[in-house]
Amino acid sequence: MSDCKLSVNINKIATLRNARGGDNPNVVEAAIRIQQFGAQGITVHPRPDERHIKYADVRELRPVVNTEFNIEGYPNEEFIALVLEVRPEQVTLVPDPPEALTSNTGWDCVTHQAYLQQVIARFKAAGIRTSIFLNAEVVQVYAARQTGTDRIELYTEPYAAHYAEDRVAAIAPFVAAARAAQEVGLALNAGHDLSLENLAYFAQQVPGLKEVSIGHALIADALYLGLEETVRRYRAALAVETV
Ligand SMILES: CC(=O)[C@@H](O)[C@H](O)COP(=O)(O)O
Ligand SMILES: NCC(=O)COP(=O)(O)O
Repeated sequence: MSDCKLSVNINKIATLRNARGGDNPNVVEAAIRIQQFGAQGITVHPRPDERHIKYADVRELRPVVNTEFNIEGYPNEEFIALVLEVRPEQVTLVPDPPEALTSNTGWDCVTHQAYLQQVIARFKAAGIRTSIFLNAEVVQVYAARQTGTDRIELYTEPYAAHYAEDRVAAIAPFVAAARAAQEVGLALNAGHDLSLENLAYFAQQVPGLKEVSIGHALIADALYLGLEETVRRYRAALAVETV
């Protein structure tokens, strides 16, 4: 049975709140309820323009996230200072340029190895678990190992995009990357565009999956199903026998 944890990304709750400039819906209340409904973590991705999660939200969320707090983002000095102040259980480094609409690729850990090594060392010295957002490429898994990171998070958009047409082909690079991660002792997360349609197969096929972070599809599903039923269904999708 997969023991993969569900971390709910609440960026889109903040997107809705920001549409009117007030505090409805309240992201702290949402995080409390999402955890009560069974989520095993809360993920946020503060972006430099604070288009959804604001730096102040991250500070306010810390005391109420009693599962696992995962902060994702590009590690500029402002982001690094925020993470070191808030001290989440996990920080996930993402190579987004500031103007990116959403995350659209993983790190090139060969080119950026020295930079990642020194950033990761700062977080690990503070006792914060690190993860690196990575394309499902075996060569990148081996390079990620050299950075000193604890985990990698596989960028699952290509899997999600090709799931409907050929899920066997879509999952193959993820299985290969997961096996490489096991071989070199890296723990494995995954995320981006995972959904109720494609999640169970991913959890079933990918060995050693520790955590998925899911936001966009999950919050969209909650519009129809409600947050409680939605979290229940995502947890159920993860409760599959692994191959
Ligand atoms: C790293 C990752 O895949 C997610 O954090 C994703 O980028 C969500 O960010 P947005 O909600 O800004 O699209
Ligand atoms: N790390 C991925 C994440 O947090 C959520 O991505 P998405 O489900 O919003 O695409």
